[in-house]
This record gives sequence, structure tokens and C-alpha cells, in this order.
Amino acid sequence: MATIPSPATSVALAAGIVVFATVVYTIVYRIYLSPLARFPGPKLAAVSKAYQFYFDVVKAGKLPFELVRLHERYGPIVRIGPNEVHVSDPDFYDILYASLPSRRHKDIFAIDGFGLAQSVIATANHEHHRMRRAALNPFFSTQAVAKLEQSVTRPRIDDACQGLAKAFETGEPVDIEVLTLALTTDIITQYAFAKSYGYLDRPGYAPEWAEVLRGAAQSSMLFRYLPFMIKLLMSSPEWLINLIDPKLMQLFNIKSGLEAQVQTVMTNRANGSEDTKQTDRTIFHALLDNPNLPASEKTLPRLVEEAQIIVSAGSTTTVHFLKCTTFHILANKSILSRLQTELKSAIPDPAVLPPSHVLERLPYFAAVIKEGFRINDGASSRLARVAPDVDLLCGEQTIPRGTSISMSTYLQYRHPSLFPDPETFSPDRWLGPDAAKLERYLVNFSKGTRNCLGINLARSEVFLTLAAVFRRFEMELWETGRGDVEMAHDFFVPYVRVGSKGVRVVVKGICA
Ligand code: HEM
Repeated sequence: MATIPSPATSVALAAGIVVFATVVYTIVYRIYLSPLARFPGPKLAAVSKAYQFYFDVVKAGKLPFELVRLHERYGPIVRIGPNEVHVSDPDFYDILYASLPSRRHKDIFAIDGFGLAQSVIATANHEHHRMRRAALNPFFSTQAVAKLEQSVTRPRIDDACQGLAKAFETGEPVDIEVLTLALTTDIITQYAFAKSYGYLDRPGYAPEWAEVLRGAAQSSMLFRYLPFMIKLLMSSPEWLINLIDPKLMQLFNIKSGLEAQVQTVMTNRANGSEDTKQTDRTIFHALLDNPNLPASEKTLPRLVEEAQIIVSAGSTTTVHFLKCTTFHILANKSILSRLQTELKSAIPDPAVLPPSHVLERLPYFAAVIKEGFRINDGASSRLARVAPDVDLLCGEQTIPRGTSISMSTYLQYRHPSLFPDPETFSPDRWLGPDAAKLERYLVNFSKGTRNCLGINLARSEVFLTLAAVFRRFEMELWETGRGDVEMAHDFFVPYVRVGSKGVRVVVKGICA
């Protein structure tokens, strides 16, 4: 005898049918009816972010390599998400990463995993981003960077060189990543917070910091899919963090230190006891003083998040550049010798470095730096933008407004028509008759309204550091190979294979 289902069973059945129908409709819509349906790509990628999740998280940062395969198979525009296409067409770069007056929102998916939602880099809306960015720009302008070169950047580079001089005496190998991470961290913290973290003075240059940053970068790949997890982690008590991973405490201590610093600036202002010495001015003073930022932009948590992104963005990318470029110079004897000849004639006294804008005019040195930028990829993550007002023309195809569109340096720098033999470190490609044309494709700092805030500081650091190191020391690579510089994982910035012991050098001599 047939039984009549209970009301609860009927409701559950009806709910199941609705969920099933919704899922089926979503799949059919995304594959066949969406405005992006005409762009080729794997069906799973069109349906859900699971495709990206597999390469980002399960395979630990392998999406750039998969993107190469996808573009070989499907052409210059590939659909890689329900609302995302990835483009491999270098001539489209300037269109996507456009300057004002074009409006570009950001698809902050890739940034969300850092848990710094109130910082400039994670600001999705174009106008909101303009406001936050305008407040920071003066602090990192060409003039501001040039002014602080004398008092902040060069003294720290001299400190790092002291470390190399000591290594010459002891014969101990030096890990370039650890040394330059201490250097760039000390520079950015002195520059932005008037208080250097002093990593260059710590034993072994605080080697654990590199590990902490790598761990945070890798975790961000998971957190970008589950952003609530990073929020939960950031608000957890210290004992729990210690239990999960004691190394994470370094990040938390930095956050607490920044909170205390901002709080002091705010309290001193409130009770009129502020120390107004220009040398003590920090990025917090600049933001708090800015009349164009409303009070909601000057809260303690937001200022701390802005400071946190500046510490990490201001160190990791520059370090990867310095480490890779040092490797390639030392691995190519003829390049090393040509570079040192030019540096010796431009810097007669190794103790007295010219300003970075003078170094930038040395033709061979500038070509080495450009090639260093090309071969190290910069930020390896695809950088997604959204044009809210206009459709964008890519070749013959129109990408509808509102689409998340991304491009990657990894593909751009391996484009056969621009950079033949891309795995070879060849500064000469920047000295040929087509070099000027080629420069528009060198995009490590991205372009347009959301390009790198720290571009002037980064350029000053890399020119001064490499000039100092290669003018002052004779070095050789020590137990280091190409696998120690090639990207094996994309954790927003490039990371090398697990188990690499880094780029290590021995100092063989001090140059007169
Ligand atoms: C060689 C070194 C560097 C490279 C290759 C680099 C690259 C980049 C790239 C590609 C972006 C765009 C990211 C995106 O679209 O999501 C960016 C943004 C940013 N960079 Fe850098 N960067 C470097 C050094 C620095 C330094 C020294 C600072 C220190 C202040 C810095 C601070 C920032 C900030 C705050 C942003 C966000 C800007 C915004 O959203 O308006 N970077 N960087």
C-alpha cells in the first residue's frame, strides 16, 4: 500500500528539487548562455572556480604553467572562471591596465587571501582606490625617494655590504635572499615608519622571516577561496596562534607593533604632545594629516592594514629580483666582467655611490637590470582588472564590460615574437635597435591607475644595491643552480622549489 509522505518529507523533496534545478540552471547558463560563453576554455573553469582551486591550492601555485598550456590550446583569450578571462596578447596590456581617465575596478580575489581588505591594494572600487592611493602617492614620489636615499637607503646598503665584507673574512657563504630581505625590510620600515626593524643587525639576518613570508604567501592561496579563515585567524588569541604555528607569531608581533605605533601617534595628537621633528614623520602622519581622507579612512585598523601591506609588498618582490639577478650575473662570466668594467669607470671610489638616477643612465647596467626584471617575472600572479563602463577590444574580439580580465608576466615574458630564447639571461636584448619598442612590454610594476606604489623606491633600491655589491666585491656562486631561482610556485609572487637552499655566494675579494 502506498504511503503518503509526511509534510517534512515533502518540504525536503521540494527543497532538493529547487537546489538541483538551480545547480543545473547555473551550469547550463555558465557554459551556454553567459556573455562569456563564446570564449574557449575548459568547461569546468567556466562552471566554477574549482579549476583554479586545483592549480592554486592542491598543486600549490601552478596556475601560470597551466595558463601556458591553455593558451597554446585555445588561443589568446581563454575563459578561466565563471566571470574571468585570461589574455595572452602583449599589445592588450596597455588597454587593460589603463591610466586615467579610464576607470578600472579590481577583482580582488587574488588579494583577498592576505586578509588586508582595507588596504589600498585590496580596494575594489575605482573611486575608493583613487582616494586611498592619492593619499599615499606623495610619500613614494620620485622626490621623496630621492630625499630619503641619502639618509635611509644608502646607509642600510652600506650595512649589508659590511655583512659581505665580514663574510670575506670568515669565508662563510652568504644567502642572498636572507641578506636582501633583511635589507629591504629595514629600508621600508625606516622609510615608512621611521623605525627600522633592524634585521640586518640580528644574528644571521633574521633568517626565519623569509620562511614566515613564504608560509603566509602559500596560505593566502587557500584563504583567497575561504577568506573568512584568514579573518578568523587574525582575530584569534595568541595562545591559539602559537598552537597552530609558532612562526606565525612574527606576523602578529609586527601587527601589534604597528598598532602600538599608530595608537601612540593618535594619542600624542589628541593630547597635543606630538614630536613634530620632520625625521620622525611616518606614513601614519601623512595619512592622518590628509584633508581629503574622511575620518572613516583614518581608523586604527585601516592604518595598520595599510602599513602591513607596505611592509610585505615593499620587501618580497624586490628580494626576488635581487636574488635572481645576482644569480644570473654571477652565472655569466662575460656579463659580470662587462658590468664590473662599466661600474668601475662610473664609480671611481667604491665607497662613494652616485645617486640612483645617475646609475640608471649607465647603458649596460640599465640593460642588466631590465633583463633581471624580465627574467624574474615580478608579481607572478595574474592581475585581474574590471572595466566597468566599456567593452574592451582585444585583437578582433570584444570582451564585455564587467568581466574580470587578467594577464600574467610569466606569459608576456615568454612571448616568442618579443623575447626569443626567453630562458636565456641576455641584457643585450635591451641594447639592440628595437630596445625602445620592447620597453613598453616590461611590466613588472604593472601599469595604469593601480600600478606599483613603490616603483620609485624599488628602482632606487635595486640600482644602488647591485651597484654597491658588484662594484665593491668579487663573488662566486656557492652550491647554487638555476633551480634555485626559477619559479616553481606562484604564491602571488614567485617562489622557487621546496628544498632550495637559496642563492648562496662566497665573497672572494674586495675591489679597490
Ligand atoms: C621589484 C620590486 C617590486 C615589484 C616587481 C612590484 C610589483 C607590483 C605590482 C605588479 C603591483 C600591482 C599588484 C596588483 O595589481 O594587485 C604592485 C602594487 C603595489 N606595490 Fe609593488 N612592487 C615592487 C616593490 C614595491 C615596494 C618597494 C613597495 C613599497 C612601498 C611596493 C608597494 C606596493 C603597493 C602598496 C602596491 C598596491 C598599489 C595599489 O593598489 O594602488 N612595491 N607592486
